[in-house]
Amino acid sequence: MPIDPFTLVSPPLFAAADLREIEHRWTAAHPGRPLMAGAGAAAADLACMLARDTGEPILVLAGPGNNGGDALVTARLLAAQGFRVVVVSRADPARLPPDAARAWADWRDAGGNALTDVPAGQSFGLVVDGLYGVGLVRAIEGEDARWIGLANAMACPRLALDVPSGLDGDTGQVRGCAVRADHTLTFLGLKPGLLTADGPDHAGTLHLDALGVEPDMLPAVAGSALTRLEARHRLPPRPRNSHKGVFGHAGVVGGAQGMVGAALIAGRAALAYGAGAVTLGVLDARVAVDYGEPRLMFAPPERLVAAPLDVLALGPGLGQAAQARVLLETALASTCPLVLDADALNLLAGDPALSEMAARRTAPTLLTPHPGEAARLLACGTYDVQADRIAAASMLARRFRAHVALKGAGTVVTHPQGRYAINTTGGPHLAQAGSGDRLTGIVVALLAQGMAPGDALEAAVWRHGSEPSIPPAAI
Ligand SMILES: NC(=O)C1=CN([C@@H]2O[C@H](COP(=O)(O)OP(=O)(O)OC[C@H]3O[C@@H](n4cnc5c(N)ncnc54)[C@H](O)[C@@H]3O)[C@@H](O)[C@H]2O)[C@@H](O)CC1
Ligand SMILES: [K+]
Repeated sequence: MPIDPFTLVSPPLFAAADLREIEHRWTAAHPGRPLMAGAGAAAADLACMLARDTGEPILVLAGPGNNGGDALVTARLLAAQGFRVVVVSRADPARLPPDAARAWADWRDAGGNALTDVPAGQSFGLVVDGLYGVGLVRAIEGEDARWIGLANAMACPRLALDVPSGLDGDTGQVRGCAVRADHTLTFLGLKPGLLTADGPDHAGTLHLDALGVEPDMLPAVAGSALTRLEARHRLPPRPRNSHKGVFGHAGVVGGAQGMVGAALIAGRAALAYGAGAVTLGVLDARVAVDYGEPRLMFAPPERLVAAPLDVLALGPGLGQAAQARVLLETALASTCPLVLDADALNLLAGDPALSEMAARRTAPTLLTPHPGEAARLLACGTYDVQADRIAAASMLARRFRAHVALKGAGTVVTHPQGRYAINTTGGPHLAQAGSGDRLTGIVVALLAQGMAPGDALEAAVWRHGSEPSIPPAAI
């Protein structure tokens, strides 16, 4: 029975290799009970609900692997319920993997056939996409690309089986082109690629069917989806007998001339999320008060980076002048949790000595790069980062022994020990100047109040994404 995976707390994320392991364990424990039968049945149930009520046939695109097998089972069950079904496949039945070959034989025995091209001029009530699943190994091209283009242009809903064809389930990268599904029914468990990079734009509404696989058959995995906050992401209730010192003193350094707002945004967010006190070290010495948030204190940045604080953040509007580099060097020597963002990351990227200092820190370090900053830190291109966001963020976590939030669609939070989470809140409304500064402020607030660094970063990313969005005004 498919469920909404976002109702689960921290559901695990399975890469293609993990899914093969699950299949292997299942087959050993339940010989002769292919998971494909359950997958096709679940897909047919969902397809019944999604198909437009117009009497138009359902188009089923079936590929050369087991994703195509799922599609053929779906087609047979839909036809048995009285739906008109048009199967389109160029797969050679003699070369199908065993379960898919059985699905093909059953479809043929039930009187089904397959067209070798999408019929021109025909409209459909639903497209079932079973071209490629987690077995995608290269870019989609040729006839497959043409079919995907046709499917994407159809007016009816599209239901993708397991993952939208063309989307890499491990990374969320579109390889060549991909089906833009309205719904994706994914099997066994969530895949990381459904949640990050191009995944959310292509998967539509996600449905998950575990196909009855027992939880003890699932391998331990490093990744999980940050669907909801867990107890570890929440601060304990505030004792009534408390004072501002209990909730920490945070320092935020940045705000060079022309970019003062970045530091103010971070500081304001830190107060809003409950830091006991926040002092800004603004590089533009003309600014010594925030009339919109007069609770913010101001201190010379050189003094603030060396002050005894509960948490220090460096970066919002920092700039890359010589003064900023010196401030970063002093900050890296601090013994409190340190959040580095924006130009602090750019300075780090261009300076091997500072990078080495960062990696040797004994106090926690948290990095919040966007893909461009991550690319500079890794000395690669933004495209390379986006091609495998989990790998890039994991490499940064290892290299800097840091907790890292790689921002973007499906922010990836990685930890030095190898664990990672993909955030599921937020949206494109966050793609605006000042958004990252606010995230820095939220992280700072949670750290100031004593939350463990990895949990604070995850909680901040989730909370930032959950804030009410004010959509940009339509022009
Ligand atoms: N692992 C399991 O236990 C289960 C798997 N199931 C289905 O099986 C799928 C995985 O099946 P497969 O491993 O057979 O993989 P796929 O069906 O995703 O595709 C593999 C086939 O496509 C070819 N191929 C890959 N990329 C191509 C490209 N760009 N252009 C042309 N050909 C390409 C491969 O050479 C291979 O023949 C899952 O996504 C899911 O739909 C389900 O039946 C449920 C259970
Ligand atoms: K698919």
